[in-house]
Amino acid sequence: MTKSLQKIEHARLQFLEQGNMVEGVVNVTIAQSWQRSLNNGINAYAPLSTSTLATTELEKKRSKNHLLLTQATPEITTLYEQIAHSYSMVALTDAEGVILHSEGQHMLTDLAPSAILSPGYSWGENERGTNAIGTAIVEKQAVAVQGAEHFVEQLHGFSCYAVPIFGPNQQLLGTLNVSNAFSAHQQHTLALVKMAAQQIENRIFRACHQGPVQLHFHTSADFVGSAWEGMAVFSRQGELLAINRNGLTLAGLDCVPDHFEAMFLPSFKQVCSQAGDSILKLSLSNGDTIHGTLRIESDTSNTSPRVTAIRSSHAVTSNPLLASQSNDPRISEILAQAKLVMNQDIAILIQGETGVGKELLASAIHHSSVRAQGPLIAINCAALPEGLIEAELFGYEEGAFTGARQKGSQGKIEQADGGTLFLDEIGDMPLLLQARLLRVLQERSITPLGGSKARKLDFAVISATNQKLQDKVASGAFRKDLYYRLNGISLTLPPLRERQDLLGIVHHIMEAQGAGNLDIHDDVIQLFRQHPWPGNIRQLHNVLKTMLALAAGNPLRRQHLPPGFMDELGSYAPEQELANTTTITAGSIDDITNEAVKLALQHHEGNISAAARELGMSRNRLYRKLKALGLA
Ligand SMILES: Nc1ncnc2c1ncn2[C@@H]1O[C@H](COP(=O)(O)OP(=O)(O)OP(=O)(O)O)[C@@H](O)[C@H]1O
Repeated sequence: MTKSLQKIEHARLQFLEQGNMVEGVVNVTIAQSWQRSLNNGINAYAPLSTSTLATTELEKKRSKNHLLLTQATPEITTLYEQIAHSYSMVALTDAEGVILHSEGQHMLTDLAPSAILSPGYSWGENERGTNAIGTAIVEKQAVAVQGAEHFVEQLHGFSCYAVPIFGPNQQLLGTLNVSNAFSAHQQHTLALVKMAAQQIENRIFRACHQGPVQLHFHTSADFVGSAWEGMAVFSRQGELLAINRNGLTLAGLDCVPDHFEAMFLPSFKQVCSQAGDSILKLSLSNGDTIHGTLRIESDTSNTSPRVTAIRSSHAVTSNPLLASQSNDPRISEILAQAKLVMNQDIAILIQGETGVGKELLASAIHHSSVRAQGPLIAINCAALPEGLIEAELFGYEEGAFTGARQKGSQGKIEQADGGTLFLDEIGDMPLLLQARLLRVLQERSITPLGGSKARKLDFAVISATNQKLQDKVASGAFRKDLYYRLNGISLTLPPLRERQDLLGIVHHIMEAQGAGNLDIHDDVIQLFRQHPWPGNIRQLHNVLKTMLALAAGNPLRRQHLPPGFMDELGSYAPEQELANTTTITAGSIDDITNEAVKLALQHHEGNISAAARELGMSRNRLYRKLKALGLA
């Protein structure tokens, strides 16, 4: 034991046994925390409890903190690579000190029970005494707690470093923590954790605050663009929409001003005229100089859509599908792939059963791509009015038809210029039109009906289907060349019964229905987990909506489930079989769906609309299903 460690150990014993603090051995933060721990009645010698939150509670917390989790995950991976040695772990906690996500905890299990290092364990100072996470939360600042500085003796083998993470409105969101074996601690760890926490804060700020005028600044020109820069977002009139914590400190502000001119001396108009990538000098009202870059997005409100290089990550994080990315590994993988290809001019084909969220994924991809400012034009290839399909898709020139709209009309494909063309239910695209569509996709230009001149277009293509396109290609119902053109990458969304983030989805839907705080009884969740969900998330939406109406503001219980739900469950979803979803084969899923269709029809005495509603299918799709079953 080094001399200073012995001193700390001695000071701690003296504090615990005699109640006096030896001066100059531990810093004020630790000394005050020891006092609080004592006042809170923490037993310094008893082993820590190993109980963690129940899985459902942890899932609830993770969904509640989805913005923090999504923005922190890449930084945690980088941080872990930076500090990786045999005895370290990284943990992200919420504002109460509960671990939401951790990496590397298995490295420390010879020092402590694995439960206390795992997601769901709470490190609140009032429960565990002085520790980096809990104390950083109380102090709202970075804290290092090494060896015997921990109040509880069991933790003396650790050195821990925690940094609080604040949200876009300066509210505490959680902490980022690194724990090492005390024998392996390194000088620079706290600096690395601070840097990663800052990067997370910046990501969250950017995700929440998109604005037409963005200022990045620092007192030193070298730090503009670094993790430590100030960021401020203004309206086109110069009103301050948001500013990050660094920005407030760098500009020497105690409170958030409401206008650019309350922060800086030059007029807003003057500074806007110099916007661009070069570094500007701005004078603060106290005479100090600030260096910064000002970017202004083009005003798209009255002009035709354009392609912009500014990423709208707000759409990513506020989108329920993307929000659930870290709770289901298959979804995370799909999103990671989508992010890699979305700005590369690669056509994306989204596959999956009805109601799994294909359209939502397409919209999320568009809104987080460089074309986010451009239009997202969706074409439902199964519902195009026959006879008008060509005109609808490709447009027509003035005089192309007699009657109708004499002036000509822009087709849907042309409307997607500068944005994304989303071809929904592409499997239903009539064969005759497939060749024409292929030409447009190859040439990225269009000649409207009755026109002679081709117009150049620039758009991304996403298509979606719940049919097996390859089978359609094999049977000649879908062109092979078009299939390959659309399938730059194929993303297959899993059905709801196979998703591990069911609870997170339930939570999002409840929130969207304004019932985020309402409890759901565990046996309902249990039944949800066992249900085959032939209509997937759309069906879950409908079931929850019905339950909310029946429960009239009370917690959701089994008796609020719609009758069809139990029928489906009872007839083909025995608990044992469905508990292990991996045993469901593609064939049996079809059987399940067919059974569900028959039951729903019986239940509603042949009323197609009511059956479709219960199944969470469109009427069109139900008709098709009935046809396939020989029932229509
Ligand atoms: N992760 C999610 N969280 C909450 N709601 C979701 C999620 N994913 C999808 N939804 C909702 O489920 C419903 C069905 O989604 P969507 O229309 O995207 O499915 P789809 O796969 O395109 O269906 P179809 O093949 O029938 O057109 C929508 O109301 C959508 O908002």
